[in-house]
Amino acid sequence: MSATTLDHPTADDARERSREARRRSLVLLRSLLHPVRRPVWLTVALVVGSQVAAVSGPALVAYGIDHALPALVDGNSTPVLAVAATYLVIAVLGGVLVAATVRASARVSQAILLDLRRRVFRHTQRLSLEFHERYTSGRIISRQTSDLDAVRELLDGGVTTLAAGVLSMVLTAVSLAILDPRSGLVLLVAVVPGVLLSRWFQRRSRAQYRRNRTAAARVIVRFVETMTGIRAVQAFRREPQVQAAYDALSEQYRESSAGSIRLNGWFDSGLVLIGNVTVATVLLVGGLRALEGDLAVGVLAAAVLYARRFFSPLQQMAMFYNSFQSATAALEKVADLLAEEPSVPDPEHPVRLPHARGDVRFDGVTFGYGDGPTVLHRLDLHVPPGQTVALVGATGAGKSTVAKLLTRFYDVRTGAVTIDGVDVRDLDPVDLRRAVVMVTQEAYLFSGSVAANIALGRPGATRGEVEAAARAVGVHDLVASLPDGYDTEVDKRGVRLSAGQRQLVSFARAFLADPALLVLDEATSSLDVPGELLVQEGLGTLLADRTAVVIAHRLSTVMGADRVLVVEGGRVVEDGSPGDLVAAGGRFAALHEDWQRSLDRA
Ligand SMILES: Nc1ncnc2c1ncn2[C@@H]1O[C@H](COP(=O)(O)OP(=O)(O)OP(=O)(O)O)[C@@H](O)[C@H]1O
Repeated sequence: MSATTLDHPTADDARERSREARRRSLVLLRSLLHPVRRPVWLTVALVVGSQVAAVSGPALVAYGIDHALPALVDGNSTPVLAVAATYLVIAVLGGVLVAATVRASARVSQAILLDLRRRVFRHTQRLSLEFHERYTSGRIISRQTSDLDAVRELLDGGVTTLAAGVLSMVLTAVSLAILDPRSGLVLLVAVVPGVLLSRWFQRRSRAQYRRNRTAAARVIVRFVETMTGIRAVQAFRREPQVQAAYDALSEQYRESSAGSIRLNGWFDSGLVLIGNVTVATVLLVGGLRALEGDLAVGVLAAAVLYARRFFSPLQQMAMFYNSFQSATAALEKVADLLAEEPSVPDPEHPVRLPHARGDVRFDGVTFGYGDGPTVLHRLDLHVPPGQTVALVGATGAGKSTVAKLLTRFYDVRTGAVTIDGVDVRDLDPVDLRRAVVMVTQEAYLFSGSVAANIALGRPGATRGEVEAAARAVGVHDLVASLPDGYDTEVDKRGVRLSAGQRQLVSFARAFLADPALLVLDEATSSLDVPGELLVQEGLGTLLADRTAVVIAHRLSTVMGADRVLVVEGGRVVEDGSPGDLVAAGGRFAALHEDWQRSLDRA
């Protein structure tokens, strides 16, 4: 995919969609908060407690100056000691409450993140193949990494900082208004430019952050795409172009990040200015009144302290406002992913089929990918149990599509695919997976031992069963010759098996699974002759005694099949035993002749 398919609303209904996205992310947030609601309330209580403790400091100072100090001058030291002791206790209590807040909020945030991370994985894994072919791996990686990171950043202190900041401002303003309403009035006036500046920053920051995130996502997507397609990049010597494109995207990202740093700089300077002017005004107005004996000095000192306190959280809040922005955007994207429904839904009333025989039918099947053109046109097909059918035909004819419908990676548009008379859409998913096994061309091996890879076919299989399966398809000697035999690791750090060897391991896996219907996409890669023979023999064992549909790429496989279907433009144009079709002199006969000739030449 190209970077232009990033999640941008571009249509007219963008506003409606963003409202919907916000609603979805709120629902998600609620469902994430629900299990941790008690620690959340505890955190709220702790934040309130610590802010009340903090705001009582200046009031104590006022009392100390105006009442305790005069008393001390008069020889009574008790009030001074009492004020000092109270100040100390409140300061210690405030510190303890802050520490407890950090602990409680960390517990909440970690629990939420764990929940979210698991949900994203579980859900992405559950989504149908259709989704995975549409949603690029780069985007999924972004959801699972940078988006979850953005949410983490906010949860790890961001939320409490925002809440504590708002609370601190409210409590400070209220305390000042109670202590000295006129100074409170000065603060109220100062709030106006503060609000204007914040609104300006909010608007600019939102747009800026969106640019930042898009730029960051483009860099990640380009990186993942390049590395995923590194073979093609190197084979076609595309490195300079790819590097140039990546450099340009990185430069855009740098520029956009610099933009947000500049914006923050303006905002911070503006805030400091407003804060200082406010303190100066409170001091000036209060000082004049104090001179006239209209205001106690202690109250003036407290008013100045409150005025200083008032604007100080704004700076930090602005910093977290940015992560708040990115976290809400990230949460919307994650919620969007979690709202994706599998296009191949599990049946509501699953039909059990524990012992399938492998009787397969396509009844008037019409199919196309998504809203795309029709790929299969009213296909009717009956494969009786035990038959081996070879699908042949030109590239793009629809052979893999037939295979994907059999395994129910996709659902038909009209008609039905049935196994033993049961529509695959109604079949219990567990029974379907047991009854139908697909062996793909690439023969994917997971990191782990050879034995574990074969045992995937039947979880819980004993080592003896794994070995028996390996022997059956003729891969035992090969596995036994590996450094650690069946325990040899086959991931990137372990032994690298060749394509043919991987194919054989995947045959053993399928043999162990022992499905009623085997769907096999035969590897196109040509193997050396001994390897070829081994694979042919393995294949023979694997196909025996079960229904098999093979997308055949080798003449030997086709000629060994019970029946050949020639697919062309999504239709079966020839159907018969290989011998009959050769004799009939149609398309298959021509194909057979070409094949034979290329083999003779080899
Ligand atoms: N995921 C997909 N999304 C959209 N169209 C697809 C998708 N996969 C295949 N098609 C289209 O469906 C048609 C049939 O493709 P299919 O893969 O079934 O052909 P095939 O006969 O298996 O070809 P090959 O031998 O090259 O594997 C082609 O026109 C192809 O472009």
